[in-house]
Amino acid sequence: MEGYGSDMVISKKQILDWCDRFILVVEPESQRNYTLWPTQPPFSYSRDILSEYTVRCREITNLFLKNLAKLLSLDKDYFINMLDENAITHARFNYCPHCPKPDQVFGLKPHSDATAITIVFIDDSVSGLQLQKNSVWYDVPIILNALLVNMGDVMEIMSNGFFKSPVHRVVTNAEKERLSLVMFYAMDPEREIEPVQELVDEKNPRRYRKIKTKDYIAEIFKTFARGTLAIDTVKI
Ligand SMILES: O=C(O)CCC(=O)C(=O)O
Ligand SMILES: [Fe+2]
Repeated sequence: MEGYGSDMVISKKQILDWCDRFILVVEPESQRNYTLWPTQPPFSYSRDILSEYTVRCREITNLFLKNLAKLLSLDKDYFINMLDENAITHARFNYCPHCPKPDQVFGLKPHSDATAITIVFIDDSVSGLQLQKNSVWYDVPIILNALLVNMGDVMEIMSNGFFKSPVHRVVTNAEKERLSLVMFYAMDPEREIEPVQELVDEKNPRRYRKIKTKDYIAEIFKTFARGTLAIDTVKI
């Protein structure tokens, strides 16, 4: 799914998120649809900037994937190889206008990402992103020029629960609008997500069932709209 949009509607009862999105496939390069890439100001040189940003973020992702594999005593390229040449990276621009009723609607409902890794370039003037830990919500601080690297459900499943994919949300703001740019690193849609064999034994039984990436992504859209978590649908 690419282009401009907003929250997906699956029921009339749903409270829609207060957020517009613009989504582009940035990797693999062969799957870019340049007709959707803006050409007008303020995006007049957006192609070059977004292309360079994609290359730089890929370096960060690979660095993380390498070190996460090492932490699990796997071959250092284990996760890098999982995100092969058919792995899909989406760039998503989130725009939350200022909201007259911030206590009644989210910028983004609570969710965890269906990705292996997510890199968020957070608005440097408005907070709003919050992480949940032990049922308490914590503000993610604004750190100038910092990127937030988040682990997604794929990493939780493949590590058989060793890593956790944090539940997070974005709250709205009565006075200010907010922008973020999010890079979503997912696997080849045809590839299966499942706990790494080496991490499963009698002491650590398999905690998640196998699911195809494209089916998991379909699941995340459904559960997101319902306000539930996709990862709960694959827990054993
Ligand atoms: O806007 C943010 O800070 C986070 C966005 C996010 O969680 C998402 O797009 O999945
Ligand atoms: Fe997210």
